[in-house]
Amino acid sequence: MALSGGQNNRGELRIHESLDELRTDLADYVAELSEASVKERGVFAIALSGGSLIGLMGKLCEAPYNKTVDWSKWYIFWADERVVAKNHADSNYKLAKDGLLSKVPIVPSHVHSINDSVSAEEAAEDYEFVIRQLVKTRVVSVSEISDCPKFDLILLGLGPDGHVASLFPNHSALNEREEWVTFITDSPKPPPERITFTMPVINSASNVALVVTGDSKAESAHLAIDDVGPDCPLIPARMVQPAMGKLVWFLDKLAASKLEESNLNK
Ligand SMILES: O=C1O[C@H](COP(=O)(O)O)[C@@H](O)[C@H](O)[C@H]1O
Repeated sequence: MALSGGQNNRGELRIHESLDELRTDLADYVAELSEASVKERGVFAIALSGGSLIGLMGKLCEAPYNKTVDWSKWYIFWADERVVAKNHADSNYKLAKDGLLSKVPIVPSHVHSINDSVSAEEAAEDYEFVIRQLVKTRVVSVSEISDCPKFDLILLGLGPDGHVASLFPNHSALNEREEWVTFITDSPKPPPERITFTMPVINSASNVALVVTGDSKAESAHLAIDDVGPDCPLIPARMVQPAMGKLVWFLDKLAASKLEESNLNK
């Protein structure tokens, strides 16, 4: 149950009194989208991020979700990944495997992680190739208005600098319009080598959720959500605007603490 928030032109805001409430709401949201997608398409193509998100998804491994979700229909992708070995502490795959995927009956062949034995550039190319094959077989839908894949759900975190996936402020990757997956070798946040979905892919999804907690994210949440003027920096999170899809923000009180009053009490 959201404490407050509502719909503005930046999507639906769900602001939670406690992390526990946020975790429950997030689990309900993912479970509902999974059910709807399996009913409509027979599968659920979900892209994860790393960072704090995975811990906040933990309730999905508990009752009732662990029994009610049709895990066999899930296809897992990563919106961004660090180019490190899969058993490295920085790996987003390892984070998700340890915190979520190993605790529910996901089909191993449905887990699409990156090739960790090649360069960042090759890993991005490989990953895009894999997604292209799955678009051909309609495991992943295709957008009606771009040639991009249309994931059923992309889950994103928000960095204190406003980054989403591995799209960082003022980085050229942010303006990539041709590729579905791109790479960077100079991430301002370690580790430096990463692959990431591009903004057109994020904005082609059926559903995008931004999960934001803690006071270190309050300023970037404000810049991403509020009606700030043209003089404010355009941070990557503000560029998340699904063309045909639905954007939902999951915030705790601390992350929402700098939002304009008009966004708090709807
Ligand atoms: O480096 C990354 O950071 C962001 C944000 O992480 P958080 O711990 O501040 O929530 C994350 O969404 C991204 O996937 C990750 O690679």
